Amino acid sequence: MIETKPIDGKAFAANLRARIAEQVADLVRTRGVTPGLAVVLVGEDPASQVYVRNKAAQTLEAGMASFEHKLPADTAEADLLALVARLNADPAVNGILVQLPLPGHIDSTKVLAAIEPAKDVDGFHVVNAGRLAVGLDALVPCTPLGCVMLLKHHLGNLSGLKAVVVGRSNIVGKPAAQLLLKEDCTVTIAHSRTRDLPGECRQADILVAAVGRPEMVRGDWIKPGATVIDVGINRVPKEDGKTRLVGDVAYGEAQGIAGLITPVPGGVGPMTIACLLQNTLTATRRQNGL
Ligand SMILES: Nc1nc2c(c(=O)[nH]1)N[C@@H](CN(C=O)c1ccc(C(=O)N[C@@H](CCC(=O)O)C(=O)O)cc1)CN2
Repeated sequence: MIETKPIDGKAFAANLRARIAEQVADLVRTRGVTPGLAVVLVGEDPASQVYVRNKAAQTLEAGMASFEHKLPADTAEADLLALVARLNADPAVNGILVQLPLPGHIDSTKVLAAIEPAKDVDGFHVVNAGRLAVGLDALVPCTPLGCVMLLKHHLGNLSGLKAVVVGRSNIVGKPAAQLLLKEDCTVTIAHSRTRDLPGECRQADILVAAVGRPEMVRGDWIKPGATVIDVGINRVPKEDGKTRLVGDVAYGEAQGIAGLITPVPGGVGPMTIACLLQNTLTATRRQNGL
């Protein structure tokens, strides 16, 4: 029987934030530059409100300036685009993030395309996606960046490993695959139309689940000893009427099969905000020619 070890993303993220705070302090002391992050929230989605609050708090804790813009749910697309244009032009703002999802009447593709690529700390702009795809320096989406940091920390060299990414979103699946390819993994992107999805997953030394479907990946889809990165954050109802968080992987079934696995909560999730701070620091340095 394999002993399955949990990957503690919460502890890793706390350590990363502490290292970022030291680098921010150094930037302030030696260059007089304080990184600034603007976060824009449209509407009152409860989970988004929590994420935005945590982003602002952790930005300040890292010694950066935080600019929060909370707009009503009925904000016109043109007004959001005008705010993005103001933030693009503001020298105190080094990073801009528009919290997703946006209300249905706003075209998120248009909004993300309006963000200055050098300030696109989410890494969602086509310029950054394209730069990542052709192997140039890019601002990289935070969640997949966090996944690959955890993998490198626990496995060391990823070269030659077979990675299967389940999910093809622009936010997680596609950039995760690009980052794993950059580490010389042999990468498969699988999705809802993949024939024999369990069979594809069973080939993986590294299995990244990013489908947004509670516990879709079953224990018998996992190759014995594989490393499983669970990106899913799904709220499912409990019997008492409250909800609990589960990932895209049936965590209990993975015990005794996976070698390493990220739990939900406490795995990949906390890495998202830590990597946002990392990207804000990177963007600030580049904007100052450092
Ligand atoms: N513009 C963006 N929007 C969204 C992103 C993003 O990267 N950029 N990602 C997600 C939400 N997200 C950050 O925005 C995020 C999700 C989860 C966590 C996290 O720490 N999760 C905890 C559990 C927290 C809980 O109880 O809900 C964990 O997994 O341990 C942080 C940030 C969608 N939108």
